[in-house]
Amino acid sequence: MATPTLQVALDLLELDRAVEIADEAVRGGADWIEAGTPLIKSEGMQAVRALRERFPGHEIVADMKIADTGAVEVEMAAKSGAGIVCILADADDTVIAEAVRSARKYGVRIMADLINVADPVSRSRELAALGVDYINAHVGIDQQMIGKSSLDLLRRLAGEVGTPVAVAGGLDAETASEAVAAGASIVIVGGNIIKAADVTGAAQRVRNAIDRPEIRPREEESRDAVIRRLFEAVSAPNVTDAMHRKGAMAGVVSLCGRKKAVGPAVTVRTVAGDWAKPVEAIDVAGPGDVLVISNDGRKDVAPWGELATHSAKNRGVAGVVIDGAARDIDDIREMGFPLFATATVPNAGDPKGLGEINTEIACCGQEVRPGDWIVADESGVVVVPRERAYEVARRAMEVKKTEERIREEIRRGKTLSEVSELLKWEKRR
Ligand SMILES: O=C([C@H](O)CO)[C@H](O)[C@H](O)COP(=O)(O)O
Repeated sequence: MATPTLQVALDLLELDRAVEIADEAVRGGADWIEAGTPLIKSEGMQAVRALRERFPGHEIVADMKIADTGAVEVEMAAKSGAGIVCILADADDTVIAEAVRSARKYGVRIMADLINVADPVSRSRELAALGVDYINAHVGIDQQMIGKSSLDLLRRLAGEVGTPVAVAGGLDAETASEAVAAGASIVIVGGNIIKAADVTGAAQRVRNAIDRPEIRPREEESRDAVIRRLFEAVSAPNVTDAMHRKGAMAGVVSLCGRKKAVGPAVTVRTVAGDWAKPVEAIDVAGPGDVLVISNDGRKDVAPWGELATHSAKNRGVAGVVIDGAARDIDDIREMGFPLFATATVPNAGDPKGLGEINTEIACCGQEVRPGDWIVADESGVVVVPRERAYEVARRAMEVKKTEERIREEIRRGKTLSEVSELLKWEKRR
């Protein structure tokens, strides 16, 4: 079998950065360079021209995701220097046929992108009959965030399709090995190369994995375990960024320094500092849960203190968040327990049993339901609706990765404004 091709997907908005990153990826062993769809939308065909000029010895792929006017769009990309042009596999046959005719005329090849195709095997056969040169088993970035896998799609095509198959969608060095073993001729990697601080190193790791595939048995991980692992690896700001700046509680701060709390919420509503329900909730909570207590924001009376913390710690509770005050902060800090509150006060309420456990509550401006995920660190507390927890955790990890490359570019001397091209992207009115 011929050595599989490594294609780096430049899914960026800024052409200068894309060229710099492509340069580093090529040094790491990337063969083909893809002007990604976001880059083409941001910079137009100039992106393809610039890559053609900078990398005369490399194949340039234009990820146009063509949906209509197949001939014209292929012509544009071909005349700008692309050798391969990507079309949506779901486009009408008339579009595919026109794209293929145009490709033959201009001496380029067509790659059909299976993103969102209902029956990928039959469609791949039809595409082959229409003259498409490559099939791309692609799971898009938004689809990846809800757990769809490009390897699963690739495996469905194995042995069914005669056309060379590419694979794209969230691949890294480990999954690139599996992709080659599953029959991919072209391995397309975006985020896991272009977002790395060391792009060359990241490309090299994928290159090695492709050239010497090594399959390690993977341990099955439950969804909740993935959510916890990802939330523990990111920050509360990464999480709000992933939620379009939503979910942050207002006015609540960490009282125990750099302690982080991650876990599903056990909610408590109490009244006037009554500490019965908060303390009973410790027995309701399982290890790894976070107690979220609403005391209606009252700062004059505390429903939580050192003895409750001691008990919660024994039970393995991951942290406590209070819309209101806590006390015994010096002792709690010494215990190293993650406690977040809006105030401190020495005064406790009486245990009368007012309030409820595990009902929907309002806490520091956010609605919290039992089982919603809490991510709390020194920046504050974020609540993630339970049905979106997996997706938000995946997106938060992407936010973190994107920042790694930006941080590296600032370290090399660019300003943040330059890296993000702030002036260009100011909202026009
Ligand atoms: O085609 C892509 C996506 O639709 C954005 O345009 C990506 O290039 C492709 O998914 C590869 O990128 P990663 O999934 O980040 O590896």
